[in-house]
Formats: sequence, C-alpha cells, structure tokens
Amino acid sequence: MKKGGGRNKGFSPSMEDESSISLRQLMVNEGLIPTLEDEEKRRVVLNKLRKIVVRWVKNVAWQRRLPQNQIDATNATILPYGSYGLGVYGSESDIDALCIGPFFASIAEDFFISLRDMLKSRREVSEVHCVKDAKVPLIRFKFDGILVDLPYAQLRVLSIPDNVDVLNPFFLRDIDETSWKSLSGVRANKCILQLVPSLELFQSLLRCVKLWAKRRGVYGNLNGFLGGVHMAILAAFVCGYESNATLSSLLANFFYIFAHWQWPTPVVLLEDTYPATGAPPGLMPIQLPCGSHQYCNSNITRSTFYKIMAEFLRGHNLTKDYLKPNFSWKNLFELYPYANSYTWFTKIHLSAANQEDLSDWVGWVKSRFRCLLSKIEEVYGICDPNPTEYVETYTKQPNIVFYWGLQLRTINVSDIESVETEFLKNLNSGSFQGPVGRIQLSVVKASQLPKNGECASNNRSKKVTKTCWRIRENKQCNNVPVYSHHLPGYVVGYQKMANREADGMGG
Ligand SMILES: Nc1ncnc2c1ncn2[C@@H]1O[C@H](COP(=O)(O)OP(=O)(O)OP(=O)(O)O)[C@@H](O)[C@H]1O
Ligand SMILES: [Mg+2]
Ligand SMILES: [Mg+2]
Repeated sequence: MKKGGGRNKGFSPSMEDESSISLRQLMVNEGLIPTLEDEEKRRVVLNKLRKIVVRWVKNVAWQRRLPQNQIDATNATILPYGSYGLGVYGSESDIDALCIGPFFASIAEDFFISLRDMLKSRREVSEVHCVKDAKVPLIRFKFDGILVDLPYAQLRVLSIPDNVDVLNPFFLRDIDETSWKSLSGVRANKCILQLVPSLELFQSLLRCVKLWAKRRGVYGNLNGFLGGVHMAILAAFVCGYESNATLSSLLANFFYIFAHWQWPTPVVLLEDTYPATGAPPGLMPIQLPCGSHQYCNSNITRSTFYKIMAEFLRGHNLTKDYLKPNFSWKNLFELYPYANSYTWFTKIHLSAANQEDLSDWVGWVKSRFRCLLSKIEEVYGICDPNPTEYVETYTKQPNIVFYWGLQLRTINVSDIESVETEFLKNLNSGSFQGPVGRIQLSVVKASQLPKNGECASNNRSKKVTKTCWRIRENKQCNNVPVYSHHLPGYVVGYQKMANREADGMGG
C-alpha cells in the first residue's frame, strides 16, 4: 500500500475541520449512521445464527455416528463480513455471514439440505433460497426481516473456534476450492481492516462514497457498476495514500485519484510477494487484498466504465475546492437526472404470477443483466443501466420495471426485438429452476418515464385514490410519498428518507 504523497497536505487544519464537520452532518442527515436499535437487531440475528449452526453441526455429527466426545467437542461458527463486517452497513444492506463448519459437514448434503431445513423451520426465517451455482454458493434468506447471505466453508478440523483466524495456515490446509473462495470475503475484510491507518476515517469515507455511488447510479455489481467490495478497496487505497488526513481531504482525494487513474492499471492494496502471471482482468481491475492475485469479479462494460469515469470526474470537479468558503457537499450527492440525460430508454418489464415467483424470476434475470447490457450495447451503443427498480401499480400482475438510458438521439425502435430474442435464448440456456416469468423489452421516450415528483409530504390530499407507479420499496427504509407534477395530489412513488438510494445489488 502506498503511503504519503497525498496532494492535499499543508491545508489549514481548522478550515479542513469545518468542511469535515459539514460532511459528517450530511452523513447524519442522510441517515448513514445506523441507530442503536438497528445495530442491536443485527447483533441478535448473528447470535441466533451462531446458535443454530452449533446445533446443526452437533446434529450432523450425531447422524454420522461420531463418538460422543467428538460430538461434544465439535463446533461451527459464523463470521460476518461484507459491509457489516467492515462496520459500514446501511439500513438497506444485507448481512453477509460466512458459516464455517468441520471436516465431516459437507456443503452438498449437510449445508444445503439439513441446515436449510433447520432454517426453514424457524419462525424468524422467510424466503429461503439456495444459490448453488454461484462462484460463492450460499443460502439467502430473511431473518427477522433482514436479508442474510450465508456461504459455507469447510475446514479440515473437528472444531472451529468461535473467532477462528482465517489467515492462519493451520486452518487453511487442504481446503477445497469452494471453501477457499467463500473464505476470501472474510480474509479480504480482515486485510483491509489491518491496512487502514484509521478505522473511523476509513468507515466514514466508505459510507460517503457508497452514498455518492448510489445517488449517481454507479453502485451495484449486477448492473455493471461498482459493488460494495470494490468501493471498500478503493476507499482503503485512498486512506493509505494520505497521512494526516481528514474526512473531507480523503473524499476529495478519492475523486482526484480515481478521476486520474490510468485504467486498466489495477488498484492493489497489498503487493503480492510473488509476481503475477497474465494481465489483470476487466476494464477496472481491483485486486482483493487476500493474496494469490485474486481480483474482484466485475461486470463493468464499455458503457458502465464510461459512466463511472464521468462520475469520478464530476466528483473531482465538485470537490476540488472543498476548502473554499461557502463550499457545500450537497451537489456531490444529487440524484442522477436520468430523464434529462437521455432521450430514449430501454424499458425492461418483468412480471410473474405472484410476488414469490417474481422475486425468484427477477433475481435470475438480474444475474444475467451483463449479457443484456452487452446486447443493447451492440445494437444501440452506450447504455446506462439505471439500477432503480420501479413497480407499475396499474398492471395487474406483480411486476418490476427498469429503465436503462440510451445515448443515441435517433434510434430504430424495432431493433429491441432482436435484443429480446437473443436475451431470451440466454435466459433459457441457464439453470433457473423456478417458474419462468415474463420479460418484455421496449424502447420508450424520456417523457414516458415515471415522473419523480417533488417531495411534498405535508400537502397530501385526501383525494389520493390511484397510485400510477412506485419505486420498489426496500428492506428497512422509511418512505415518504412523492407527488406527481402532472396529477397534483396523486402519489406516484415513495422517496426513501433514511437512505434514498437506488437498490444496488451486489454478488
Ligand atoms: N464481485 C465480487 N468480487 C469479489 N468478492 C465479492 C464480489 N461481490 C461480493 N463479494 C464478497 O461478498 C461480500 C459481500 O458483498 P455485498 O454485495 O453484500 O457487498 P457489501 O460490501 O456487503 O455491500 P452492501 O452494503 O451493499 O451489502 C463482499 O464484501 C465481498 O467479500
Ligand atoms: Mg452486503
Ligand atoms: Mg451480500
């Protein structure tokens, strides 16, 4: 990790403090700091999960007819990672928790069958899905309403200590490839936390850059943008780049550094001791700081690369004068104005017979979004895959709608048919096992987009009868109604107050 050499050294600390104070106030106003109740709720979920996996593993040991002393001695544990593990989760974040089990508890039978059944039998647990064919296979479910991603790693020992050190070679010997991949998130988090000079500054910077990325529509690995892990490594990189940093200098430096970065030079937090073989993958390679030249998986395409770079540059232009009097951080976090930026949009309308089928179907289609994006790029050139999910409430069937901006001013609307045909082939060629829903692609004009009216929660008319559309409500966020410009008094959506971000999804 490079140290020192930041361009913002030498600024007056008192001035800098002022701009950091206003940035911290903005974080509070935006609800970026979790409440004590929220923290407690997540702690309770993790403690309950720990108890469940211990009971599970003792059950499995008993079924395998292990001697009683081994049944008594065996143990499994849960290690949080992802944004929760870094201490930067938002109200919409999931809990990423790695389940680590002993040598006799297999992923295929014991984890995906008996642990899944145990989870299903709990009244706190709902929407259990086994995602077996992902790079990191996992069980995804809601526990007390909070989304949990639970992958599994199997170590060649009888008992996993509760706070097992995943960097200790003793525990890593002879492990299978899937377990190795599943461990990489926990290992990466541990390395990041060891590398950053100030944990508090790193966490605050990461919260700020995630808010920025969500507001500007560049957050979410599935839509071809930056996921939580990418943002965490970029933020950690900036923290190590500047000594005597303040929060505002770090945020300004974040944009300075990445607006000028010579991609595809990889961002590397921790140099490996042995040389890399082959070129780093993708347009924006970001190395995981857990050894052996592993990179973050990335779905970045030509289009999303272009958009991310444009936003880095905008961020730099808006923050370079952060020490000037009357500087405000507000513009940096403005919602991206899709309707003013593009003339045409690809409308992706997904529907299914009921909400549960819809959620499976949308999950599957989203996992293939990269392919859809490439096909749209082939036909229409640059495309901006806005991650915001809308719901058409005038359509009977449960549905989710996306609007992706197209950069061309004049287009052949009917070309979308070939994109739909090709994408359907791709969807049908995969391993989706749920009931297949519907997907309709069309091209619409900016004027046909759902209108994001101004926030007017205090003039709600009693005559509100019909909701035209709404932004899909997210997990645990407070919503206030948004009113239409054209139909005064009609609620057209809900703006999230605590965390008004687009629904970015990671891997
Ligand atoms: N594309 C990826 N490449 C490598 N590891 C990934 C990738 N996506 C997710 N992971 C691993 O899974 C963890 C959790 O991912 P997730 O998408 O939940 O992001 P997050 O950092 O927790 O942000 P959020 O607050 O949005 O949940 C990451 O910290 C990382 O370790
Ligand atoms: Mg997460
Ligand atoms: Mg996750």
